[in-house]
Amino acid sequence: MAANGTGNGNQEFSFKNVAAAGNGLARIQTHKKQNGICHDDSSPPVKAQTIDELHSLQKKKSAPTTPIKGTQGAFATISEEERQKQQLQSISASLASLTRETGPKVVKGDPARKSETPRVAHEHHYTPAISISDSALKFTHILYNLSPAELYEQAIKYEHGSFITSNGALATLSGAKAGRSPRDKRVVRDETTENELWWEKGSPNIEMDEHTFLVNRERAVDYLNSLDKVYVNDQFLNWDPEHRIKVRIVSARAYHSLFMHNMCIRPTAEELENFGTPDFTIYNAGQFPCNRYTHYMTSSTSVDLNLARREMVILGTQYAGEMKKGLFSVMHYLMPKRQILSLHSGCNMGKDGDVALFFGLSGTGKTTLSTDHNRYLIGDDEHCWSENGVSNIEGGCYAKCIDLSGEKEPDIWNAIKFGTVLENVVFDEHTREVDYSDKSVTENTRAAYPIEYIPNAKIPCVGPHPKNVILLACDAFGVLPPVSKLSLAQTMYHFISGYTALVAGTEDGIKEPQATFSACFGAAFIMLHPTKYAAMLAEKMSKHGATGWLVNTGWSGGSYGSGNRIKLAHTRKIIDAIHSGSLLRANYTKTEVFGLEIPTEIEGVPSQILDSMNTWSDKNAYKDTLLKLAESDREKHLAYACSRKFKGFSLSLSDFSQRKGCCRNKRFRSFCVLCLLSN
Ligand SMILES: Nc1ncnc2c1ncn2[C@@H]1O[C@H](COP(=O)(O)OP(=O)(O)O)[C@@H](O)[C@H]1O
Ligand SMILES: C=C(OP(=O)(O)O)C(=O)O
Ligand SMILES: [Ca+2]
Ligand SMILES: [Mn+2]
Repeated sequence: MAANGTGNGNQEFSFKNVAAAGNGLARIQTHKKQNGICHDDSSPPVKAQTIDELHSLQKKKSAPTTPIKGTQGAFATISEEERQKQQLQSISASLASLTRETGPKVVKGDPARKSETPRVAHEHHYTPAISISDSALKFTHILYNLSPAELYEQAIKYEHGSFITSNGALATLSGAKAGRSPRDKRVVRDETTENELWWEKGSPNIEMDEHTFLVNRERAVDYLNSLDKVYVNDQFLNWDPEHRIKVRIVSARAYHSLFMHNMCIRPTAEELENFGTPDFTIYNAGQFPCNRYTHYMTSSTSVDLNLARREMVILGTQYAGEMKKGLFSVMHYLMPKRQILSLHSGCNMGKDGDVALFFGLSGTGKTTLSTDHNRYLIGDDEHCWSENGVSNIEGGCYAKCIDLSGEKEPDIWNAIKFGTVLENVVFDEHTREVDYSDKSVTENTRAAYPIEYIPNAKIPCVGPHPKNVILLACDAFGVLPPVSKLSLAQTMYHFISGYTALVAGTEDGIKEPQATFSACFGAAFIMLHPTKYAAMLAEKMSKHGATGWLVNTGWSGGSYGSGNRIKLAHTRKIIDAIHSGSLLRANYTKTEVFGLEIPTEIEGVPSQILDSMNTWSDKNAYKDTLLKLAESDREKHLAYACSRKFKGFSLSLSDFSQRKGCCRNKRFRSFCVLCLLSN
């Protein structure tokens, strides 16, 4: 029991005994000063009398990077105290129950650090004099826009499964869900959205009523207020200053707060001082399930969007991608209202200012191919195309990291460092080295990092009008050529059809690549009818003279299971040739069925792979597979044509580009792909 005991039964052993025996280590000699005081080294002593004082020296008050101005024009700014009060009032209002008190008593700071809270707590609380529920008696502690370092400490202290990996990233687990849950997404259908949104078959918008939304909202808010503390992030979306959106994210996990810190645009200290009321709020109560007795609920997960209230509620899933893609859906509603096209695309820019867009469903290569050491990165996933050019919606990137390697993807590899959130990866328990090939938790392992972690990021993340529009299709059938040049009509056709494969993991329940048709290469996130976005794209592409390309980043030489995925190195060479303009000047031949223009030669790519037919050993199997794909494609388009005549007919690509057989029925015109092209 004794502190100096050896614990092995040898009660005799101690350093004293060794020294006394005269055969141990020599005594340490210290310099004796004249006054007789010993010093064990020569460095000056710390300026503290007590341990507490020493600790208080360690931290200094953080000051805003931009000094806050004393006056703003003719108006004097409000006092610091008043500003703090307004900020707390705004947070309290966000967390208010809609059926009981006006808002919880909120206090900034960590409840674990008792000394920090009472003073503020006493000054600001916003409940009526008489509390009518127990929840009104407690404080809600707010951890407001914490820094990555603070969030690391919170995660490691309080969240199971949080670790620092050897590269400095924060490894976390997202729980039972490691991908999005599109079948659990609900959108409030009211008088406005009834007419504005796309509700028909094929739409991602599954309706819920306002009342049910409020039931779920109350559930989330009550859950959040029942906790010791909640995280609040106030941030921005969209680098175009004219169309910037203020978002507030209320969440229960440091992981979620750090994820959104990385993914949304980070305000400067001054911007935060003047943040005011958010334009949109997320309530992420992902640890808590929804109640399946509630109307419209078909599982324990619910991701609910209310455009009128400008709110989103998350219950029953901790997958962080729901927040980022939820906000993307909101932008797909708000931006087109302002004649701005929202794009599910990556975006980069060459040294001469040539901009390329990379459209693609999850896992098709937007992040991988827009992150290019020879070009400036504008963004990897969500953009706007307005009269001013392109702007990134986000402030960070979200890279898939299954089989990530430093050789193949150096910039993404190096971005995984302190501040980066690493989701669901497996690492060595001792060295903390990540094994990127390990799929034990999920195939959808991810890294979320601020965009400036990519050395050649273009900050601010805006650029001129695109020159190339690249449609990435991860073809699980293995019949699409690695690259083809598209006419404007073909670009629209493929944009609306959105043929690609859903890759494993990104959506709940997907275990292997599965063919899908995802309108606008992001049907899960669009809010309006696909032709609305397509019409805007066609208009912008023709106005700015952009060229469309279809790039297959999926299989070749056979379908998934028998063929192989096209080598990333080859795809990169293809993309290089698009950027440089050399592919535009190449010689082309036409393929059967889809009538795609394929180049005969590309530097650095074996010519025999450019026509996918050559890569298949069984030519009949190739033809059958190609026809099967074309047939499904046609069926998809029939759903978007205004003419009822098309029922039972088949529509080929040449009909499409000649708009043959279109009835031009006024009532359906705005939803018709054929009418669209005749405008
Ligand atoms: N030929 C290829 N082109 C692009 N990506 C490829 C290719 N072959 C394999 N990959 C892998 O596919 C994944 C693409 O994912 P990512 O770029 O994150 O897609 P997205 O950003 O569109 O969701 C990466 O893991 C990448 O390494
Ligand atoms: C985050 C997602 O998308 P992406 O793979 O396109 O980044 C997602 O689909 O959940
Ligand atoms: Ca028509
Ligand atoms: Mn991506």
